[in-house]
Amino acid sequence: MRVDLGNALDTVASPGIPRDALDRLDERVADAHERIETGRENHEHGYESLNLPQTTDADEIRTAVESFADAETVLTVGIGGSALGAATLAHGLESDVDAYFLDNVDPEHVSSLLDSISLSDTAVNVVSRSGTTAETLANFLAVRDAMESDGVDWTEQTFVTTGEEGNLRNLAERHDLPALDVPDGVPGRFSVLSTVGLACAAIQGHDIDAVLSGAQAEANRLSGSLFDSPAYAYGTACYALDERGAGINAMMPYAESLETFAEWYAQLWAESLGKDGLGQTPVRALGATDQHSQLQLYRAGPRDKMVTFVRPTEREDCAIPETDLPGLEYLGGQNLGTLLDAEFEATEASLAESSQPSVRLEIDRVDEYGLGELLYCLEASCVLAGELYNVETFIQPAVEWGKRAARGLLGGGDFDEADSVADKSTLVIE
Ligand SMILES: O=P(O)(O)OC[C@H]1O[C@H](O)[C@H](O)[C@@H](O)[C@@H]1O
Repeated sequence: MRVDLGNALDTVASPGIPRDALDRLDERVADAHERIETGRENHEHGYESLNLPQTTDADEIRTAVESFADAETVLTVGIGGSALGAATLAHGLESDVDAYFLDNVDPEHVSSLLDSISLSDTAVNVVSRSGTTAETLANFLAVRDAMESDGVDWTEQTFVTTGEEGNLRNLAERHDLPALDVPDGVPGRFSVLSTVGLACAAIQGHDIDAVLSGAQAEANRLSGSLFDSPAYAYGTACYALDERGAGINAMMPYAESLETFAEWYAQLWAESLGKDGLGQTPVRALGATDQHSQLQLYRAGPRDKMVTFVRPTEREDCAIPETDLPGLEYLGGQNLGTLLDAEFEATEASLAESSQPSVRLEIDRVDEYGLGELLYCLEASCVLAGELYNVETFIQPAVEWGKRAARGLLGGGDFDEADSVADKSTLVIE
């Protein structure tokens, strides 16, 4: 894949990165790369994620799910890093097997989804690294109950993906459910290239070896210089722009199939880098749709943001029929893809013309290989950025705080955090 930083330079944009600042940062990239390589070699927590293209056993995943070969639907029950990677692949790639995700615990949504799918034809994958996440376990109990109500033997159609211990591991052992292990040292938001992200893809019939090959190709390009590594180039550019005031990063893929990828990216960027008063705020956008809702702000609003464009350079196309409708002749006979490309070029130029910074990431196609490249590239970018910010990339104490508070409120234990809920101030106007 390719990264183009041209529209992030200070010759185009404000904030923008001076070319010599990139050269200076390259020395820090060399140090960061050494740190990352040491972490990978020693299988340190988090850094181990960048070894997944080599360590993930695709055969093990295929074997674990082979009893679900006839499933017409795969339902993943998980949240955050235990859902978004699989969802990115499922929504990025076409399959005859439908994929659904239960992450939120909105009761109306859960009930309506469970009413709308044929549970007897559904493989259920319950995913939780910790095995204790309340939303996931509650949703699983709802799914199990719905299956029992429909006379479906849930134990025949459920498998779990989890860590060594926890409620989910106990459940798997008690009911002899097939279980895949979440690899050690891999936080949820970095786990798409493992059992966590790939089991659903395998059930959907996707070529998970190709996903890993694409990722490996990007791994091979990590080097001591940002000028040789798209991943490091992107991570450095985001850091450098943030330092100069672009505290918001709008992820704007130009492919409908990458809409969920932007959600995955938002978790990766926010949870990994949002620490010690630092980090960019990720925003999700979609080209060309959000040209018609957000672009006004991106071009003419405060100079506090950058846009990350992601573009596949090839895609299946769809012809726009010829027309004699007055004024529309220029569209007739073209392709929708040509129109989308023109929209992309115009938006990128529109930002540059008003000196708003953007970075372009390109893959050849939204296919297994291209997604593997893209996902790995952004994970490595994020790890590199974490080194430049000097934050603890692989922890998320602020999220854990909220989890404890919610659990305390529900009577799931004695947690001081729950007391803060009573201390909240209000100013209600009716
Ligand atoms: O996989 P689980 O342990 O269920 O965790 C699911 C999610 O929980 C929390 O919200 C964490 O901040 C996320 O990083 C994690 O992905």
